[in-house]
Amino acid sequence: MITDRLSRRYTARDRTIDAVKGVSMRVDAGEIVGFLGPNGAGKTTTLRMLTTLLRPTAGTASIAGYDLHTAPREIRKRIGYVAQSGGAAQECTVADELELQGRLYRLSKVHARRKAAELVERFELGGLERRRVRTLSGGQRRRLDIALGLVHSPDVVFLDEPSTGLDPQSRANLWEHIRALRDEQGVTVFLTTHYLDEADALAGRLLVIDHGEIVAEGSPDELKARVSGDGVTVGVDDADGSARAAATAVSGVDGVHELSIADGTLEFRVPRGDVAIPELIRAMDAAGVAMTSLHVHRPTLDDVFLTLTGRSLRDAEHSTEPAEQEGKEAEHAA
Ligand SMILES: Nc1ncnc2c1ncn2[C@@H]1O[C@H](COP(=O)(O)OP(=O)(O)OP(=O)(O)O)[C@@H](O)[C@H]1O
Repeated sequence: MITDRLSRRYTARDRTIDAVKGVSMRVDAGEIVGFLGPNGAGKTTTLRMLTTLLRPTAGTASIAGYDLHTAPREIRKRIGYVAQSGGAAQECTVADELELQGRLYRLSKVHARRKAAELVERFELGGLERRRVRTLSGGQRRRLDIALGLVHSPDVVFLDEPSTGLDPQSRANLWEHIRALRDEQGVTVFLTTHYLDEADALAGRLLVIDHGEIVAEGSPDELKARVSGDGVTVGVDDADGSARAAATAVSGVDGVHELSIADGTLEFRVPRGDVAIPELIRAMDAAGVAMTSLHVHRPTLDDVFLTLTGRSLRDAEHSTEPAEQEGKEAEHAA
């Protein structure tokens, strides 16, 4: 899959929103690529363009070997799309839903039934075939959603926030299934997420999007290596203004950078946390500062995001900007 300056502008009443601004990317066959960004960054909009559900306002893309503008029908035959809300009908049974989906993709009755049985097996839905969708647990439901996206054996599958709302065990289980798709069937997986742990656990390569633009690209480890050094957090008893004295002491230690103080907590980076700790403790002791805690952590994807954008992805997760729905225009699906 290749995109070249793919863009989408929404026109809602009297204002325009450039939700996606010239996204260029390449995804090779058999990759699991994570599309990571905070709420409102443009992930879903990009995904809907790549899956032919929304027309780009500029740019081009080739998906599963076909041009997005001229051959959306061919693309749709070769891709699977699992939306955030899933697609299964509540009152249908699991088996009926899978078979019906197969029939919609013009599989013969026998083939649809065989495919449904195969997917039930693959996604651990055995024994649930006669259950109504609404009675499934969150994890079972999510596995069914993904199975429905695979009925026609697509080359590329797009997953929008696959594990949102699942408990930790179900998430880990779902990730296993997603990895198996790639490992055992060679399916290319493109998934959006705003969960750092999901991106870290699943994706071989990440594209980080912010305000509609790709701001970084690389494996989780490559991205983490961009953050210069380990993070250190020191708590001090600030009753007598010790935080300032601590900051002065710390800034004399070799390699300390990006130092900030807030509410008696110092945060900074050092090239190597394990090497810096003894010296930091000596410097604090010499300055007569009472430390209440000392914590060193390896760079995380959140640090990467913070370094790249000046904002924490965790903070961004909570400051959800309500999506403007009034501009929902007639979207093409031809
Ligand atoms: N139909 C629409 N009309 C107008 N603006 C829209 C529409 N859909 C999305 N937007 C705006 O475009 C921007 C990108 O939204 P998008 O849903 O693509 O982000 P996202 O990264 O998928 O976020 P989330 O994680 O919340 O799904 C946001 O500012 C959003 O408010």
